[in-house]
Amino acid sequence: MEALKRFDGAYWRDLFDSRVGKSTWPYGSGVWSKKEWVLPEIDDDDIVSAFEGNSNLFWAERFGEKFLGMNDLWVKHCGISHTGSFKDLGMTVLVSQVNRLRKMKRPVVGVGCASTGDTSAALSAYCASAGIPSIVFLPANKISMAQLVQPIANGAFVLSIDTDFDGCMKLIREITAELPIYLANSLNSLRLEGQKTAAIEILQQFDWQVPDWVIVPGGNLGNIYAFYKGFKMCQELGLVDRIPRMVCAQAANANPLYLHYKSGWKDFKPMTASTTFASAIQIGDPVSIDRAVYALKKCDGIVEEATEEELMDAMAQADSTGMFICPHTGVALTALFKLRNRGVIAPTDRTVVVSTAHGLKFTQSKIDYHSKAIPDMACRFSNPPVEVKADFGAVMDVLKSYLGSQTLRS
Ligand SMILES: Cc1ncc(COP(=O)(O)O)c(C=O)c1O
Ligand SMILES: N[C@@H](CCOP(=O)(O)O)C(=O)O
Repeated sequence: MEALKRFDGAYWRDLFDSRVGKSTWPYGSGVWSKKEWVLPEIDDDDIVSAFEGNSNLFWAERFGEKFLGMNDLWVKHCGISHTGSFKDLGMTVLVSQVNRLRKMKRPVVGVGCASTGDTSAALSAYCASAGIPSIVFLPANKISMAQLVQPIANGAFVLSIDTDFDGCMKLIREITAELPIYLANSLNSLRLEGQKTAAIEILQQFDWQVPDWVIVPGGNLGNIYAFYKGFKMCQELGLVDRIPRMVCAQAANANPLYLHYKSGWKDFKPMTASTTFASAIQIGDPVSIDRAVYALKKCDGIVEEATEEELMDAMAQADSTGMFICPHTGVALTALFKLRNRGVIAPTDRTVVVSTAHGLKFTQSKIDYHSKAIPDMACRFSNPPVEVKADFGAVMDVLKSYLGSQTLRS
């Protein structure tokens, strides 16, 4: 920070703005366009990048108006990315550093992670791109098909282990302590250095205006800290004069941080997380708990939770306004609903919901919802297809009935 402080906020704003939309290596990446703040000493030739970042900050105009009475609601689509989640932002940094270490003949034989599906996808893609072996520990039958096929297709060594994510995490920590395998989970601060650029990007996309609220779904809890760090650096280096309040949103079935918050931050208790449609955050013993608590205390943050029905309804509502979000983003939107209903977030507050993965990774949950195949869930916003005979009259009948109901609605 001392070195960075030799330049003022205007210098950094101008520098970062000058790199947007350019393809000059490596600055075409949203992460590496902030290289001086991320990993300054790395040689550009060692960087492994897919020009990640620069993700869409989407004005959720219709969703905000229709469901929340809000006029300044935004969704930061971090999942519209190379491997379909925000993990690309951190993985480009970590794999670049490993690439550098290997060129320096350091004994790194491969890179490994435990994963609920997104870290493994990002790790395997970036390693494959650099020709580095990757090893992924996945909890058997607990991640989506799309996520499972990603490391398989990218040539990772995939271990499907009969445990949950926390079990995989414990194993990979033990294994990497014994073997020359570099640990790629967010315990490693290189990951967070990349992920923090999403926060800087939000400020940049608002022309360096600070939103009032930023809502982030939390599991292993590296990302909430990374966002805090990105915002805090911008404040300390004079790019902005304050930081937003942050909300960390958890699934009620995997809510150790929420319970800790509710207890007034008194003694944290890890838990065994239950199955949730937000499967990538089915985590009961988050590795970055201390960092997350620190970040939330510093920004006057809040922790919320979402039941399965709440998160699935929120996802369907968002999709009905033109998005195609993942269940984790449904968790974040549920937090927003709750805070709006309680009057904590005001209708005109500028609010950003961080969407963490692409909805196409989680189509089975959407299929289950829209076909009302989920036990004990009303699936209030389901929109099942209408089955109709290949017959002109039959098609006309269903269309007339549909169009009639639309006219009545408008
Ligand atoms: C799609 C998705 N959303 C949210 C999260 C939570 O991020 P973090 O583990 O950094 O809290 C994860 C991973 O844990 C994820 O894969
Ligand atoms: N959701 C994550 C869980 C691991 O998180 P990490 O950020 O510590 O790697 C995943 O996709 O694996």
